Amino acid sequence: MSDKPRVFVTRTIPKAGLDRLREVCEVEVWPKPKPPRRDTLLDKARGCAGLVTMLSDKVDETVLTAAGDDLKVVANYAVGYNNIDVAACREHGVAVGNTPDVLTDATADVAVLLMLAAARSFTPAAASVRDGGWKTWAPMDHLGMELAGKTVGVIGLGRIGRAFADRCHGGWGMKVLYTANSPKPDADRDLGAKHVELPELLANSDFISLHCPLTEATAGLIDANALHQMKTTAVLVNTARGEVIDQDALHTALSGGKIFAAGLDVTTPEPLPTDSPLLELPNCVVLPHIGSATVHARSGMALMAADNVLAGLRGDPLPHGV
Ligand SMILES: NC(=O)c1ccc[n+]([C@@H]2O[C@H](COP(=O)([O-])OP(=O)(O)OC[C@H]3O[C@@H](n4cnc5c(N)ncnc54)[C@H](O)[C@@H]3O)[C@@H](O)[C@H]2O)c1
Ligand SMILES: O=C(O)[C@H](O)CO
Repeated sequence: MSDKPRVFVTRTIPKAGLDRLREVCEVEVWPKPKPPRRDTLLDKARGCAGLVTMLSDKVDETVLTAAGDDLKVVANYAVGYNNIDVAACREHGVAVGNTPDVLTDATADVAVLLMLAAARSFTPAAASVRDGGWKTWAPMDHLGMELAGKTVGVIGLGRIGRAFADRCHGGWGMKVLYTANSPKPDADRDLGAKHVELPELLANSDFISLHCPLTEATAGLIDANALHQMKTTAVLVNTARGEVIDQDALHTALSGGKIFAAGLDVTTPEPLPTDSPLLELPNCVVLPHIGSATVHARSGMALMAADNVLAGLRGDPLPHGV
């Protein structure tokens, strides 16, 4: 048996990251398209020095206990780390890493994609071409919302929120309102952005995009009350985490015309069941969590996760630690 440290990677990730790990570690990669089941994860974690986990893997006290004392580092293959009990990791002396920055542009692009798709009724319009619903150029069909000069509200003006705001301001001259844990003077200076309280953002934004992490404070942040405060012409975009929105309340708002449309890259659960009532709505665009799904971003994430593991095994501070 090899005396190299063992690392379990819970899905196939780009080769560059795996190659980097294999120089130093004995690496086992879960080969299937679906995540390992919970009992499999517990089994595979046993005796590992490092884990590379996905957002679909819950890393908690049970996993840490199953892994045992050899475990030094958990490298999440994502920037969001709400799937990891960081406090429990700290108690076990396990370092936690994530993959910031490299996926910022890719994810901000998907937020723009969803904003446009939802605003311009992309889903029913494109479907009508395929299903024969398109009979002639129609003066009153598929009327949407324009972006130029409108107000966009960014909930969570961090790395991705800022990149999204840059696109909105630079591309369409949109006015930017935002909420964040603290004001961002550079955004105020460069974009004329305004730090506001949530009710002001909800009431005054034509487009609202979610870029906050999933935490106790943000779970269910966009509930019936928040949706009620939005303009009836508002377009809501979520590339953060599904749990930030109360999906039943969103369905009620979309089907009752309380807001104009929504574009979701993230849902609860994932995958969204194909019989979800949200998928019956013409004014709801849903993507399968593809924010970071570019070759560049995913390769960079793989290298960052590998670097996090290798640093953790050496006992060094992680280059991308949380
Ligand atoms: N759809 C995807 O594929 C995809 C890809 C990458 C990231 N994400 C999600 O996007 C999130 C943001 O990523 P990031 O790199 O920009 O993170 P970040 O830490 O740079 O930014 C998050 C921002 O949210 C703010 N925030 C925290 N709590 C808040 C609250 N209660 N109200 C308002 N703002 C709050 C923080 O102050 C921070 O500015 C991740 O946590 C992840 O969940 C999704
Ligand atoms: O948090 C993240 O990084 C995304 O959800 C997946 O890339």
